[in-house]
Amino acid sequence: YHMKVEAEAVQTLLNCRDDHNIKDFDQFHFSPRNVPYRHMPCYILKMFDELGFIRYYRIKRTTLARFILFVKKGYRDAPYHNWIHAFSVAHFGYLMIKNFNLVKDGYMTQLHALVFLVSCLCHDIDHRGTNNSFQTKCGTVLASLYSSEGSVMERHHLAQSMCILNTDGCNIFEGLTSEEYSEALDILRNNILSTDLASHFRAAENQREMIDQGYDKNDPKHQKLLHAMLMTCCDLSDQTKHWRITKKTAEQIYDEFFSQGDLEKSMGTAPIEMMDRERASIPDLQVQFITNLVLPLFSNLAALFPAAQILVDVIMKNREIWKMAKNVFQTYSETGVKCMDILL
Ligand SMILES: Cc1nc2ccc(C(=O)N[C@]34C[C@H]5C[C@H](C[C@H](C5)C3)C4)cc2n2c(-c3ccccc3Cl)nnc12
Ligand SMILES: [Mg+2]
Ligand SMILES: [Zn+2]
Repeated sequence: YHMKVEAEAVQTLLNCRDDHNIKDFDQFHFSPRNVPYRHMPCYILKMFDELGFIRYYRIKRTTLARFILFVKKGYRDAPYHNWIHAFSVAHFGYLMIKNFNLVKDGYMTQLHALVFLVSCLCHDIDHRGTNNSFQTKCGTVLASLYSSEGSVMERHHLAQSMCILNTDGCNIFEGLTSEEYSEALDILRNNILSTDLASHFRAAENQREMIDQGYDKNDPKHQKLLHAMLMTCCDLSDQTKHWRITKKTAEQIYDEFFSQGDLEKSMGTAPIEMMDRERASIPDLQVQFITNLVLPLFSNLAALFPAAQILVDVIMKNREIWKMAKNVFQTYSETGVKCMDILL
């Protein structure tokens, strides 16, 4: 099916100015989820502009506007894996490029940074609110296409992104030379595939070693590991925000997980505990997730970029609140009240 984006929507986006003078937009404590939904495409345009990508790669503004609207349209209305998630992931990518001076300090070329921002925006396109193991278990169409290589959903997000780039008037990379173009697609592929958490677990050890050895800006292996690490940081960036955001994100994620669990039960298969609303304890699961994944990841980031230490501090504080919530949940769950509303 062919998604249509009305010409007037493109025009409206082009006419938008950032007169929605949101302050602290370029600070780590800023929460992109507080940007009004209807202003999000405009802020994406602003980020591309501010990072100099439009000038540097002679991107036509109409092409970028149409591309942004096609990507937005490519997201479904899932509880968590929707356009707002894509916007918040892209915003964190923008924050890192800007606040860690990734290009100025030689961690990335301008091209890598452009593709990094595009990867963030596109990394979950057409997500259905179910994960890779669900695709394989239920033999979905996507599984038949990609399960032999693994990272089923991520390969689909990549394919959808390529499809949009190949749509008339949407190819924001058309101004690149042919070698820049093939490098861009190669980085887009690695970046989107690296958002599969299962592959992050495998790479995490190498990322730690890379940082202990000292990051080598000219080592292609180091560059690839860094891109993968930064992509996962963006994907999990809600964990670096105020507790209200972290709590709301957990509600949305477990809304998706539990719906998948219900679906698996109705199909006669038993869901894993994290997806079973009868068995899952969200505070316990979140303390584990933060301890085993989020904290090691952002500690690695802070080892490379000391400015990220404030993010580690916020993550630790949020974990303390989940630990307190564990006790609150325990007391209430005896009385049968088992919902997130108890949490402050
Ligand atoms: C707050 C929070 N909690 C999360 C708790 C759990 C998992 C999760 O997929 N766990 C795993 C645990 C093992 C090894 C692999 C494959 C499967 C088996 C399932 C991962 C993700 C969570 N997550 C994400 C997120 C990031 C990337 C993709 C999808 C999502 Cl949902 N973003 N934020 C959160
Ligand atoms: Mg994903
Ligand atoms: Zn994501």
